[in-house]
Amino acid sequence: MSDRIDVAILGATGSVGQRFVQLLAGHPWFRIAELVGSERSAGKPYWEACDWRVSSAPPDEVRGLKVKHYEEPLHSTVVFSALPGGLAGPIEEGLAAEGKRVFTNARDHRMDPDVPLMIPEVNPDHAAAIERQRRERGWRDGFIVANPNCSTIHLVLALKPIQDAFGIEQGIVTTLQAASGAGYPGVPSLDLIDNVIPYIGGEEEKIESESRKILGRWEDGRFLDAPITLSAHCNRVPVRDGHTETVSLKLAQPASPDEVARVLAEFRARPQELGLPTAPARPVVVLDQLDRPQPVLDRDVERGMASVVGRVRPCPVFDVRFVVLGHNTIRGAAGASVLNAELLLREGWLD
Ligand SMILES: NC(=O)C1=CN([C@@H]2O[C@H](COP(=O)(O)OP(=O)(O)OC[C@H]3O[C@@H](n4cnc5c(N)ncnc54)[C@H](OP(=O)(O)O)[C@@H]3O)[C@@H](O)[C@H]2O)C=CC1
Ligand SMILES: N[C@@H](CC(=O)OP(=O)(O)O)C(=O)O
Repeated sequence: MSDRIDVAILGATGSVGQRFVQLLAGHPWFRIAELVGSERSAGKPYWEACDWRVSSAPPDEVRGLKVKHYEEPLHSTVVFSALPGGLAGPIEEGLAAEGKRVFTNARDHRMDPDVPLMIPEVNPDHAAAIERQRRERGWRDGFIVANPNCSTIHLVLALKPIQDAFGIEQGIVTTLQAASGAGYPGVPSLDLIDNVIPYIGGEEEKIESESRKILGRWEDGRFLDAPITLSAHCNRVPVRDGHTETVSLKLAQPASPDEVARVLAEFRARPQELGLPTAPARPVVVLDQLDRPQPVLDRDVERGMASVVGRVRPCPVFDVRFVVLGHNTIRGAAGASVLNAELLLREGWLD
C-alpha cells in the first residue's frame, strides 16, 4: 500500500467530494493525502468541516485530516476536482500548469477543443488530446481530463453499444433528476416535495453537446462530433439519488428491441478488459421486469457504477425506446473521475 499515489480532492466537503472520499478510501492505487475546501472549511478537521451525508460516518483515514484552503500549495500530483462550475476553470488550469494531473467533474473545461471528455468504456482514445493540451498550453507533465455531466454519462453509456451496432441518427431524452444533483443543500425542500420542476439551468444544452463530443472521433488532432441530433428535456424530481431518463431513438439500421437489449447487456469495454478497480463488471445492466429500473431499487447496482436499462420496446414515432437509470454522484460524477484516473494510470499517462 505504501507506493500508492497521493491524491488531493478539491471540493471535498460537497456532495461529489464526499463520494470521492468514499471511493478513494482504501483504494489500491491512490491514497487520499489532501482535502481542499472553501474559506468556510479551511483549517478544520474533515469530520468537523464536512456535513457527511453519504453513509454513517467519514472513513477513519480522513476523519482527522485538516482541510486545506484552495489557494494553499498541494504536494499531490493527482488532483480530483469537485469544485463548483465557474470557479473550477482557472483553479484547474493553474494546477495543470504546475504539473498536476487534474480529473474534473466541473463543467468549465468539458467542451474545450483539447480536453478529453472521457468515459473509459466509450472513448478512451480521446486521451490522445492530452498531447495537444500540453503542446498548445505549454504544460509539461500536467493535464486536465473531464468527465461528463451526470445525465450525459448514463445516457451515453446506453447509446454507445447501440451506436456501434446499428448507428443512431436522432434521439429524444427526458430526464427525471435527483435532488442531490443540485449539490447540498441544493433545492429547498418546500420547492421539491410534492412537486416536479421542469427546468435545470444549462442541463439540456450540456446533454446535447457533450454526448456528440463523447460519441464522436478524435482524428488528426481534433474532435469530430458524432452526427446525432438529440433533444433533451430536463426535470428535477423529489428523489434523493439517481437520475432516470426515458429515451427514444431513430436508428440508422433496423433493429428489434431484443437485438438492442442484447447489445446493451453484452457491452464490455477497456475498463472491464483491464479489470480496473472501480470498473463495474457490467457497465450496462438490462432488467426484464416491466416496472424497472427504479431509483430506490436499482441505483446501487454494480456499486453505483452501472447504467441500468429497462423497458426496451418499439417506439411508434422513432424506432426503439427505453429507460436508463444511473447514480448521479457515483458513476455520474466521482466514480467517473476515479475510473478515468485508473485508466490513465494503467495506460502510462501518470508516469
Ligand atoms: N451533484 C451531482 O450529481 C454532480 C455534480 N457535478 C459537478 O461537481 C461539482 C461539485 O458539485 P457538488 O458536490 O454537487 O456541489 P456542492 O455544493 O455539494 O459542493 C461544493 C464544494 O465546493 C467547495 N467550494 C464552494 N465554494 C468554494 C470556493 N469559493 N472555493 C473553494 N471551494 C469551494 C465547497 O466547499 P465548502 O464546503 O468548504 O464550502 C464544497 O466542498 C460541480 O462542478 C458540479 O457541477 C457533476 C456531476 C454530478
Ligand atoms: N446539473 C446536474 C448536476 C451538475 O452539477 O451538472 P454539471 O456538472 O453538468 O454542472 C444536476 O442537477 O443533476
